[in-house]
Amino acid sequence: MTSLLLKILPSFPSKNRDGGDDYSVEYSFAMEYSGPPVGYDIPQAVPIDIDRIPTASVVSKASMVSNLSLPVIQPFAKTNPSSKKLSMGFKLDYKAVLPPNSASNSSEFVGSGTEGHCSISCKSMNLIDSSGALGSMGVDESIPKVSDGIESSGSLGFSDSRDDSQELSGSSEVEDLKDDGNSNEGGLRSPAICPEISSSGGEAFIDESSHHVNEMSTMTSCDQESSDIVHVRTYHDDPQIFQGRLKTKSNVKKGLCHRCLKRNRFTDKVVCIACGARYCGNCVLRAMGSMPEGRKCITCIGSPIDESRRGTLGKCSRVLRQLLTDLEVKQIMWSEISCEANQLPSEVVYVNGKPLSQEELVKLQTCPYPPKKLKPGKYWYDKVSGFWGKEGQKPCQIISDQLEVGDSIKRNASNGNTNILINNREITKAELRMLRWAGILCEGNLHLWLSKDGSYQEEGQNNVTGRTKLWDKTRSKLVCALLSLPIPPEHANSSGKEVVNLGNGVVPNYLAQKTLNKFLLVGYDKSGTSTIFKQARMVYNVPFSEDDRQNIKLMIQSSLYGYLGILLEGRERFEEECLIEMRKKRSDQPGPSRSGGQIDEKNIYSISPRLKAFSDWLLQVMISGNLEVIFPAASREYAPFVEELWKDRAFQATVNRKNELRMLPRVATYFLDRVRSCSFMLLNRFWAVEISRTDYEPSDTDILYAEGITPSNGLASMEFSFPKPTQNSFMDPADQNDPLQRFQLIRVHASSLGENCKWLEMFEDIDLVLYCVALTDYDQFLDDDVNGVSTNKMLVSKKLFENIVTHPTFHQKDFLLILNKFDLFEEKIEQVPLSECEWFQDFNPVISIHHNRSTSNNYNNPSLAQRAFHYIAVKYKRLFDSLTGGRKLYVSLVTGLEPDSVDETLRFAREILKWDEEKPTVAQDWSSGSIEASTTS
Ligand SMILES: Nc1nc2c(ncn2[C@@H]2O[C@H](COP(=O)(O)OP(=O)(O)OP(=O)(O)O)[C@@H](O)[C@H]2O)c(=O)[nH]1
Ligand SMILES: [Mg+2]
Repeated sequence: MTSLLLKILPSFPSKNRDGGDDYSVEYSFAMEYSGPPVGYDIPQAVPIDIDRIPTASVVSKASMVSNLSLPVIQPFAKTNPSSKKLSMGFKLDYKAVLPPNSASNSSEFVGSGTEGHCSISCKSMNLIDSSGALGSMGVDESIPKVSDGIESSGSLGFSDSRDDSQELSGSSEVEDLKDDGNSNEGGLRSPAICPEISSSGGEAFIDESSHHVNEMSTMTSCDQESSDIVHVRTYHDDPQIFQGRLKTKSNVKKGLCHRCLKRNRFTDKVVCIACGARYCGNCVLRAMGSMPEGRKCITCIGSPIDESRRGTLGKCSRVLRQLLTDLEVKQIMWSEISCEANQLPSEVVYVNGKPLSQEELVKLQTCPYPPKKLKPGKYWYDKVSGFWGKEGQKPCQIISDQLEVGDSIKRNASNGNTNILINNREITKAELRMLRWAGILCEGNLHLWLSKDGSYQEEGQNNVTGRTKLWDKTRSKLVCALLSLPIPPEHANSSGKEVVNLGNGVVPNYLAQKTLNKFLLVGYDKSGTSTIFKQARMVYNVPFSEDDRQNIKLMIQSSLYGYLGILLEGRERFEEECLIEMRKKRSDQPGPSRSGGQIDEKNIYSISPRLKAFSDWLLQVMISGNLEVIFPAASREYAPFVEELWKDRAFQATVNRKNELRMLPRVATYFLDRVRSCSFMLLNRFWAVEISRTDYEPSDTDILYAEGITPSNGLASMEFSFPKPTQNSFMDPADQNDPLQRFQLIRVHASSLGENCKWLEMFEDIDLVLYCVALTDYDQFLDDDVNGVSTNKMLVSKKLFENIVTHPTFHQKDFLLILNKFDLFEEKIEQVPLSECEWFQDFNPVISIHHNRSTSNNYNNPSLAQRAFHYIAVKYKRLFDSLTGGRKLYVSLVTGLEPDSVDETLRFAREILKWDEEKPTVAQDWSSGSIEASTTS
């Protein structure tokens, strides 16, 4: 029977490498079923009407990928002039090596194209480029695209041009090929629905594509296991629900590779951007070939992408990076972005209520600042200011202005209800807030004309309102970042620039257009948020702008006078104490007491009248709260006093006792100590004097130690990405994933959150909240002068944490608890028991040794500080669990002054986001035992 059938078959595949016949290939033949009705669907093959066959989009020329062992496949379709029937097939130039588990694992065959109407089921063939060189899955541009049903474990579909009805009967695997008579509405017949024969055991997957085809204009179906895919492209009136997608049928279970059907939930898969089929690392190259249109199954080439996956275009998955070279990955990603088949159809993009023409879409996409991640949908565009947004929503970007696209803007475009108009559009509440914060008076029915450069003018008035343009105000930019409002691209400072130059090559812009993940960093007073923020800027090379440096310099200068003030106040106290001591001594001495005597009243802490006058004045300024107003402007003027003070014996004696001055922040030591070392180096030029000079340039470390970031100390924001690890450095698996992913770190001071943290509502699109706690707060108390009570700062911080966690805006948001100042905590815990804070009464380090041994970094001997940290972390976790109804709190141990520590924490934050995306398959339980995984101790 076999030999008989082989004779009928075209001379197709049956030669092995040695030129001998190869009988190891299995064939399946189809014949028309004419038996009694059966209770299951019979697979059907539909003849093709060649005139109506759907054609493939032109495949990108950039699809050549070197060094891939992939088949060269030339699908073709010809018409037989006499019958007008389609002949389809492939010019195959490949060797097929059967895998070890197939019937004959050593056989190969070399095939060439053929025409015929038969179904050949070749189980699990590995297709290898016969020349061993470049494999291109390029589709001949001149040839209509058909379902190029070839894949390693699939069936090859051919149509016999001579006799369409020829019936060849094969084994039980043979499927019936016949016209299903159920072609789509336009009379179009679907080409070659290739019946699937399951490689796992002969169970036939039957294409039910016709059930899906309602509004279909194009339908193709495909081969092998991908015959479970039906291409359905639908156009609805409403582009929001436009779908150009291939639906995968549900007969491949979630989590399984669509080719080998094996499950490995922890192995990344490559997803077809058209049909959503997922392939494991072993199968992806076979299933996707050389990817001339990016990550698409071979059978999906030419098909439109699934619009819901448009955001992933150009974002390479880890699996591919492991399989291919950098260059290959880049080329594939480039093809994915640039090939015609993957482009957005213009008619599904509406601007101001009007669908775009192809010309308009091109205009929009090629302007200097195009909309990012454009998807099918309805948008509004204010061409005067360049504001761009989704219909009914606040603006999300400022694109190039004056583009002639779509209709003119409507008043209700963004669904605003503020009565305030900008360029004829009623603005949203967020925008109104931004205008107010920027100092623009918004009252009544204000109608502003806002131009691209940020200059604005009230309607009906000739003069441009306000000399400062909106975008020149640092404040507006910050507020925009906070409110998730856009700023013009050319106004983005260094921190807002897109990174397009990475490593040795220039990465195309499309790769740089990543979604921005937002971290909100917040904490109670002095918890270290600004230190962590500044540290992050330095670690991720986000330079401080000139403005930032100037502001920080001024802050350092005024802080310096603040430290001097605290020292001078201490000096007074010491002098007083000394005096009392002296008097006491004198009174204890026998003999007549001497009255008055100025000279006797002097002691080691006494200063000259001139310095005393300066000291009195400075303390007065501090008490009145005007320090920041007077300094640093006056710092140069008072520099001589600083110098004189520094040389003064009494003052130095005070400095020696600085540890007794509770008010003096520890960081003051940094600046004061530098005074000493520099005074030595600079031959009597005191550092404090240096700092007060106008030409003082703060170093990065000065900036880190400076208190605060901005003069108002309210809000700061930066964008960054994690640097690509150097070749020699340890490769964090997460880095391979998406080195260009952009992040935004927003730091907000607790005092700026307003009553009941009401301003938190501005942070609705935050992805992760980083809540910062100073571990050292456990023995610190906050005196309430009014009620006369003092509250432990750790408890105040805990209360703020509770308020933020339970705030409706943060419902369901992930939290990362940053337990900061571990360096200081290590010192303190040896001196002061943790039970100083009533919340930590039950800390019993002796009992917890055993428990900690199993989880601590320092396995054998966790330090007291580590145990205490673990204990506090668990306390917070339980609290979070009870506040959120069982959700997990992530915890990280940090020393904000150490770059590695901050880096590690932010990478951990990135991991959390990643787990979040992959839920629920990964990290089912982040138990408290895992806390240590995030520690830096
Ligand atoms: N030793 C040490 N000091 C730190 C650490 N983190 C912050 N500090 C210091 O703690 C003080 C407060 O830190 P900030 O970063 O200003 O805290 P903040 O959260 O901005 O607090 P506010 O100023 O109230 O906004 C500063 O003097 C920092 O230098 C740390 O990990 N170790
Ligand atoms: Mg601060």
